[in-house]
Amino acid sequence: MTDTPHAAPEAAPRVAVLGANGKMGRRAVEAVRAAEGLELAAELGSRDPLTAVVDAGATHVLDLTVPDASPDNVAFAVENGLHAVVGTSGWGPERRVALEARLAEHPGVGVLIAPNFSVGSVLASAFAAKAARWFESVELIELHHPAKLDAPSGTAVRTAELIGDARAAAGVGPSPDATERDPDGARGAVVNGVHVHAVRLRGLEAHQEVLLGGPGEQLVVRHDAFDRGAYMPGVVLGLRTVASRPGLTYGLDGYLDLG
Ligand SMILES: NC(=O)C1=CN([C@@H]2O[C@H](COP(=O)(O)OP(=O)(O)OC[C@H]3O[C@@H](n4cnc5c(N)ncnc54)[C@H](O)[C@@H]3O)[C@@H](O)[C@H]2O)C=CC1
Ligand SMILES: O=C(O)C1=N[C@H](C(=O)O)C[C@H](O)C1
Repeated sequence: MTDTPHAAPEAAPRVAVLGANGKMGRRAVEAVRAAEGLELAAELGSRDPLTAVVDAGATHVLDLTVPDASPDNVAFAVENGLHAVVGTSGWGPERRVALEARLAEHPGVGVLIAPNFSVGSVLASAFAAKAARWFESVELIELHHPAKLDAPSGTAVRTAELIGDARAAAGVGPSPDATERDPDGARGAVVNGVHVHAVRLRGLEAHQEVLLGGPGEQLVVRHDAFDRGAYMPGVVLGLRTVASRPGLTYGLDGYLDLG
C-alpha cells in the first residue's frame, strides 16, 4: 500500500510585536501567546533595533507603535519579506500610496492596516456608511482617553472616508450648514466632507458616534470599546490571514464577509 500524499502543513506565523511595552502591545503579546497556531518570535520596544525581528526568525510583524515610527517599521518588514499587521494610526492616503508602491516590488508580501481591530467598531462604521446616503446630515464624534497622540482617530478618518465615498456614489450633497464664522474651528475637522469632532477625556477609552439627521429624526450609530481586549480577536484574525492576502488591505472589513 502506498502512502497517501499529504500537503506540507503551513508553518505557524512567527510574530514580532513592535511596541510590545505599550498598552496595545502588552495585550497583543498575551493574545499571540494564547492563540493556537501563532508563535511569539520577538517583543520590541522603542530602543530595540529592527534587525532583531530578522534575527528572531519572525515571519510576521505586528506594529502597535506611534504614527511617526510606523511607516519605517512597515517598510523594513516589507523589504525583508515579512507580512505586517498594523494597528498604529496615522496611515493617511499618502502613506498608503507609498506603501503600495513598495509592495508592488514584493508581490508575495501582505500588509493589513487596520484602523480598528474591534469587529463591533468595523461593523458600526460599515453600517454608518450604509445609512449615510439616506440622511441629509451626518457628523462624527470620536471620544478617547487623554493619552492619545493623534486626532482625529484613525477609526474616525476611516469611517469618514467610507461615509463620504458612499454619499458621493449616491449623489448626496454636503450636509446643510449655515455657519458663516468659525474662527476657532468649533465645527471640527472636515474629513472627506464629514465634520469630525474629537473629545479627549479622563475616564474614557475609545468611543465613536456617527450622528445622522433627517427631517424630524436622528439615527445615532455608536460604538464603545471599554477595554483593549476588544481588539484582540481582530489582531489574531489579521495575523492568521495576512499571508494569504498579498498586497495592501486597508481595514479589517477586508477580511470579514460583511455582505
Ligand atoms: N487598530 C486598533 O484597533 C487600535 C489602534 N491603536 C493605535 O495603536 C497605537 C498604539 O497605541 P497604544 O498601545 O495605546 O499606545 P502606547 O503609547 O501605550 O504604546 C506605544 C508604544 O510604542 C513604543 N514605540 C514607539 N516607537 C517605537 C518603535 N520605533 N519601535 C518599537 N516601539 C516603539 C512606545 O515606547 C510605546 O511603548 C496608536 O497609534 C493607537 O492609536 C490603539 C488601540 C486600538
Ligand atoms: O489610541 C487609541 O486608543 C485608539 N486608536 C485607534 C484609532 O486611532 O482609531 C483605534 C481606537 O480608536 C483606539
